[in-house]
Amino acid sequence: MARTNRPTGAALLTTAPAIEIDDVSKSFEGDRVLDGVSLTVAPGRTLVIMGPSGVGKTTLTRILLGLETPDDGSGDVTVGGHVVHDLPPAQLRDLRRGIGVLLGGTSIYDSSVFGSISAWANVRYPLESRGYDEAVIEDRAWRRMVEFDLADVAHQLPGTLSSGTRRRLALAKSFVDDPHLLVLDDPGAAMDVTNRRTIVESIRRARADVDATMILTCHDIEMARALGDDVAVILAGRVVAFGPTAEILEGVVDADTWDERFAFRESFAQTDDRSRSTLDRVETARRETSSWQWATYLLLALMGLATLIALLSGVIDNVFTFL
Ligand SMILES: Nc1ncnc2c1ncn2[C@@H]1O[C@H](COP(=O)(O)OP(=O)(O)OP(=O)(O)O)[C@@H](O)[C@H]1O
Repeated sequence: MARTNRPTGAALLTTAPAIEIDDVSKSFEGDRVLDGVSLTVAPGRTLVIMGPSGVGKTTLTRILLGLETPDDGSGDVTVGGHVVHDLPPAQLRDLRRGIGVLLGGTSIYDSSVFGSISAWANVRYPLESRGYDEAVIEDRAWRRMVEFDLADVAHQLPGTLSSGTRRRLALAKSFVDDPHLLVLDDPGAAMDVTNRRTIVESIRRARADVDATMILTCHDIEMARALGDDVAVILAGRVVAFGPTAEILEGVVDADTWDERFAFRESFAQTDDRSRSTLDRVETARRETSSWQWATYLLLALMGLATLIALLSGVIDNVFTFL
């Protein structure tokens, strides 16, 4: 959808941008949290970043937003051709205007949830602060209120809402200015299954009418499948799997199958590149073994079927002979 009637600030993002994260490392007080992370997202696609708590997912999203800088001498993060940490402050602000953000369960920048004003006033706020016409504010803000199921609580203060509804309020604000990049950090955090499903549905609805690239972190396999075009798995600060969602999450349905598929990679992720190529060989062998197993099962099933048909035709012949 084309951006219209934007009254303030230069729009650095005028369409869904490509994202390139190239060999990015980040350390805090000598501890390396991200270790040579490289990922790419094509314009308009959704990348879901998964991994257990503390592996650096939030840190990566904060680098993407220019809230943290990569370590000296490590790589770059590029959004729509702009190297984020090289942008002067005014341009970084312009870039952020085109980004819808949910960090740590609430939005930041000019779209954070304010406790002292109603849900409706909260959703209107980013548009008001940017000086849009009243008709545009009403139209866009109400559309997001409906998409995120907030119409019934429009006049309530955020503090009186359930945590699931507050999360949807924060998300509605992230989407309200039709962003070209969405960075949503763990939108399902601390939510039960029902709330997570409602959140997924709302994001899907809102996502359908923005021309945006989306990066989303989560722990939830169902959410990743529902929203992700691609999935990256981070363990110990390294990307250990990256590709189309169906391929990366093939056969993963719960914590056990997750562990079976990815947990063994953690020890490799903590070691060197030689081990990582071993890791890839192990994974390829695992897949090939799995294909051979299926081929063997199919052959046995066909042989069983052929034997059954032979037996049955023998029985039928005997019946005809008897008659
Ligand atoms: N500003 C900071 N100063 C020091 N350590 C930090 C800082 N920010 C993050 N860390 C550390 O970096 C590590 C990765 O944190 P991060 O929040 O990126 O993980 P995560 O994968 O997003 O976890 P979760 O899934 O629980 O949100 C943690 O050990 C955290 O304590």
